[in-house]
Amino acid sequence: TGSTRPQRLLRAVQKKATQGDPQSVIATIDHFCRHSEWAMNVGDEKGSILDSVVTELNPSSALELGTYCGYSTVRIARLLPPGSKLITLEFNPAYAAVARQVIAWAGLNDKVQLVEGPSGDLIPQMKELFGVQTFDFVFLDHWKDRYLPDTKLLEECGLLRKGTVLLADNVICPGTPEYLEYIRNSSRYESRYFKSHLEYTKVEDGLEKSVFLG
Ligand SMILES: O=C(NC/C=C/[C@H]1OC[C@H](O)[C@@H]1O)c1cc([N+](=O)[O-])cc(O)c1O
Ligand SMILES: [Mg+2]
Repeated sequence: TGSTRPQRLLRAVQKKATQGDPQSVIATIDHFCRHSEWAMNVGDEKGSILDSVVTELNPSSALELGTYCGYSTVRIARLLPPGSKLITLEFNPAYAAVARQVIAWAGLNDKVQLVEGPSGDLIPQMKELFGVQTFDFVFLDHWKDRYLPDTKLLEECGLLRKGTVLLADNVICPGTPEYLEYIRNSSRYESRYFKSHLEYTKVEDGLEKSVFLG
């Protein structure tokens, strides 16, 4: 039994990226995905949009749904101010194991808490388990049919506040039609679509940025 793609991605990071240097971890993963093996990281083009949203918001508490190999975890955490925290949820133990090592290589362990398990079970436990009041920022990048139920769960659990920003990956490809329908028609959100491309390809994709109005 050989290695998996996430394991090969991790090996590239440990071989080529500088420890403690998030930018070199990001560049190494992007190079690996462009020149060796495509992988479902948000990528450099959509990643720049993610960076600008995070930088503008400067969140103290952030949530990521769908860690995968930790690429967007590193992108977000490297921009967070001291004392802030990014909680990232990953269902797949093999992905989580790789992501922990990518995050550690980037030197971002003090800003990131990776939690393994189904988002639908973990979201209602955020307050009691992690002392979270509300999130300033949420990045949705997990199973596309979980975006809508998990958004409704975040509302019901009182984890969103007036001004919380939700940023959703893949709203065109693979697509999240039910989520887009809900969020764009809800009077409780102000949404904007950022047109881009599916990571490392010329296929159209984009990010939907939605501000919760309370
Ligand atoms: O399924 C995608 N993401 C959800 C990942 C789902 C799996 O990883 C996290 C979760 O535990 C599950 O095992 C995805 C798929 C494509 N794609 O082109 O197929 C592109 C992307 O950016 C994506 O986030
Ligand atoms: Mg994605």
